[in-house]
Formats: sequence, C-alpha cells, structure tokens
Amino acid sequence: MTTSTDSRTAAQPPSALSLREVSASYGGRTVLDGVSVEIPAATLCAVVGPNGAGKSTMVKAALGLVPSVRGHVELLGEPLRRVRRRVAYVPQQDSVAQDFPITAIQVVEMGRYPHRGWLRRLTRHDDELVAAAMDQVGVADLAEHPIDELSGGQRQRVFLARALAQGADLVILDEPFTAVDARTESALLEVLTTLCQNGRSVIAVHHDLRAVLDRFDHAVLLAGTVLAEGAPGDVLTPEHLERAYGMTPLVLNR
Ligand SMILES: Nc1ncnc2c1ncn2[C@@H]1O[C@H](COP(=O)(O)OP(=O)(O)OP(=O)(O)O)[C@@H](O)[C@H]1O
Repeated sequence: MTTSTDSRTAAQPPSALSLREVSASYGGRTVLDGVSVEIPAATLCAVVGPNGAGKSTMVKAALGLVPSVRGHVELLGEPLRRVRRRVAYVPQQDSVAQDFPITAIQVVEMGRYPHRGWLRRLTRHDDELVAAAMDQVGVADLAEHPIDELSGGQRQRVFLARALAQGADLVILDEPFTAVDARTESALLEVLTTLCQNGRSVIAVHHDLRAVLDRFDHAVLLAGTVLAEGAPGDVLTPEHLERAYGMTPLVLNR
C-alpha cells in the first residue's frame, strides 16, 4: 500500500479523517473489511474505486450512518460526537428526497441550523453566509425556486452551497459532480480547492480518475479494503487500477 510520506507533528492540524481497522456490514454481509486510512487535513481528497467498492459505505461509516461498524473512527482528530457541527455531508443525489416542498434558499439555510437550532431564527450574519455560499456556486438566481423543479446539476450545486454555508472544517461529498457539466465541475473543484487552501478539508467520492490525478491532493483507492492511499499519482498506477478495476482506464493511458 502506498501511504502519504509527510510526517505530521503535534503543531500540524490533525487528520481530516482517520480510520483504523474499520469494518462495516449490512445484514451480516461485510462490505468494508479492515479499512485504515489517514487523510491529511487541509487537503482535497478523493475516494475512488469501482461500483460496489464500499466508497459510500466508508464515508457513511465515518459519519455514523451505517448501523453495523467496527473499528476506530476520528474526524478532525476527535470522535464524531464532538465534531458534528464542524462536519458537512453532501449525500449522493439519488439518496436525497427530490420532492421537498421547499425552495433552494431554504435548503441552503439548513446549513446554518447546526449553529442556531431548528427553532431559532437565523441572524443577519447567517443570511449573509447563505447568500455568499449560493453566490459562490452560482445558484443565487435560483434562490426562490422549489428544489424539486431544479435540474440535477443545479440541485447538486444547491446542496454544495448548504455545506459551504455551514462553514464546516470538513466537507464530505458523495459523488458531487454526477449531474454537472465539465465546466461546472471545474468551477466547483475550484471552490473546493480554495476551501482547502484556507485550511478546510474536503473528501469527495469521485469516479473521474483524470480529475483526481489533475486536481486532487490525496486519494484513497478502495475495493472492499484499501488498495492504496497517498498522492494521486502514486495511487492511480496501472498496477493498482488493474487490481481495483480489472483494467487500466483508457483515460489514464495517455
Ligand atoms: N443500505 C444497504 N443495505 C444493504 N446493502 C447495501 C446498502 N448500501 C450498500 N450496500 C451494499 O454494499 C456494497 C457497497 O456499496 P457502496 O454504496 O458503499 O459502494 P460504492 O463504492 O459507493 O458504489 P457506487 O460506486 O456504485 O456508488 C454494495 O454491494 C451494496 O450493494
């Protein structure tokens, strides 16, 4: 397994996500087996691997969303219960109810609820953060549109805006670019890269290996267990990809 070579000291921020010997199962079927990763803070990290590799399960297990999990999980150097507010999660689009009777801005405002509670009114500061987040991902003009009337790509941007409005130190996204065009993907990656440059951490399940090589700082290659972790160039080698996918994707052969 390739691992990140930087030796972290006490003065450096903790890992964004640390999993030690994490296993997860559904109804007795193990889909993650002894997964250990150490994703550095302030990096843009991709979780890659073939369909069914356990990528979504890995991020959900880290977030306490899988009932049957064994092993040790830390986010931002702490157990989940101590950092919930500092972690934002954007689930896979098909797992998000699309028929909410609410507008785009109301979805983004939910990003502020962990700070205010459901029953307390948002402050002017919250309103400013919501507006800034929508502006950042280019959905300001869709604020009053019902979420179920937006296109898939617009909806993905709204959910990303919700994560940005939360001001989270760690943003975990599950296939955030499935419905967006290449230009939008590039612009959103720019937003995520800037977050990391400002000390935030981003972990995204992603299938576009070319983009992972070109734009990400760190990668985890998963196939039920971790096949490789580290710099994308060290992880997405022909040997590792052959083991994970049974082939080397053409786009990386060039
Ligand atoms: N809620 C669930 N109940 C039972 N089995 C599940 C559940 N969620 C996922 N699985 C199974 O666990 C395995 C891993 O699924 P997971 O969604 O984590 O993979 P993935 O790598 O994210 O896949 P994809 O790239 O297709 O999104 C699959 O075999 C899947 O069928």
